[in-house]
Amino acid sequence: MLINPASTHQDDLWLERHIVDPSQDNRQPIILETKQLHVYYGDNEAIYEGDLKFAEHQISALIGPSGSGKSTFLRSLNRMNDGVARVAGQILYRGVDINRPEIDVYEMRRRIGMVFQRPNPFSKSIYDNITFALKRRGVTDKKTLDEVVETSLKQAAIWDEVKDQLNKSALALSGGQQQRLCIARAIAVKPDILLLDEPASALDPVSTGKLEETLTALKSNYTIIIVTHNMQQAARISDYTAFFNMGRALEYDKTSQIFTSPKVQLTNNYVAGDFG
Ligand SMILES: Nc1ncnc2c1ncn2[C@@H]1O[C@H](COP(=O)(O)OP(=O)(O)OP(=O)(O)O)[C@@H](O)[C@H]1O
Repeated sequence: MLINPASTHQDDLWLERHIVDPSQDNRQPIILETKQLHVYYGDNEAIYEGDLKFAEHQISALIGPSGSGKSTFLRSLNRMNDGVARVAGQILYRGVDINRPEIDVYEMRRRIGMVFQRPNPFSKSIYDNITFALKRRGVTDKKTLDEVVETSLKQAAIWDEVKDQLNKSALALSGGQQQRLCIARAIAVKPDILLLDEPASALDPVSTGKLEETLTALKSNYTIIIVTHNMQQAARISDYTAFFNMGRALEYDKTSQIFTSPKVQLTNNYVAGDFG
């Protein structure tokens, strides 16, 4: 039998769910949607009620206790779990199921990029980190590459710190700079959506602040979905928040609503710090 540490032994708590459609609230079109999503690691069903819709140019935070399925959900959104987990149901990016056999996974990941928990720059120069994917796609024109480097680093709010040392190894940057470089690398290929899995968890408060400013500024060009353990961070930067518990998205609403008057009791318990 499953024991839910979050429950207060009231069975009806298990049934409560409140999921909004953000396109109704803000009139932005839906860019990504999960339908009847189930994700399995072998026999372990890590996600079994995870249907959410994400509107364009919004930041959505995924919160919930450890093991609730946030990373699994996020990683499914650009097939980072291929070969690790089995996915059933649909993940619709602009209406197209990304798990269809004919999908070019490389191209899909160009449009739905991911930034990981720990900064993972290549052991190359700052310049080469940004241009790596473009060069692989056959872009060789130096002027074009220079422009992409400058634009991406500016958008990721790290240009001023590195513009005079683009040939320096990316590994010589601080952790916070490396993470913003990884964001620059992700946006250099012009994605639509950025997925971030606890991108600030390895950063100090100053770097975290800079990263949050960067994400907030990026919202005008990108749709952002971020897993975070830090509820203040979710409250500061996101427009919508989804609360996950034991493989289910239990509540999804405007962030202001989730943190002031959630409709689901377990969400309330979690944001009040009663468990997690
Ligand atoms: N690679 C894997 N292989 C097998 N099981 C996994 C794997 N990754 C996650 N799981 C399981 O899937 C469930 C959800 O884990 P997941 O990492 O998605 O949760 P989470 O909410 O992101 O947790 P955390 O906040 O601790 O990162 C857990 O039961 C976990 O043990």
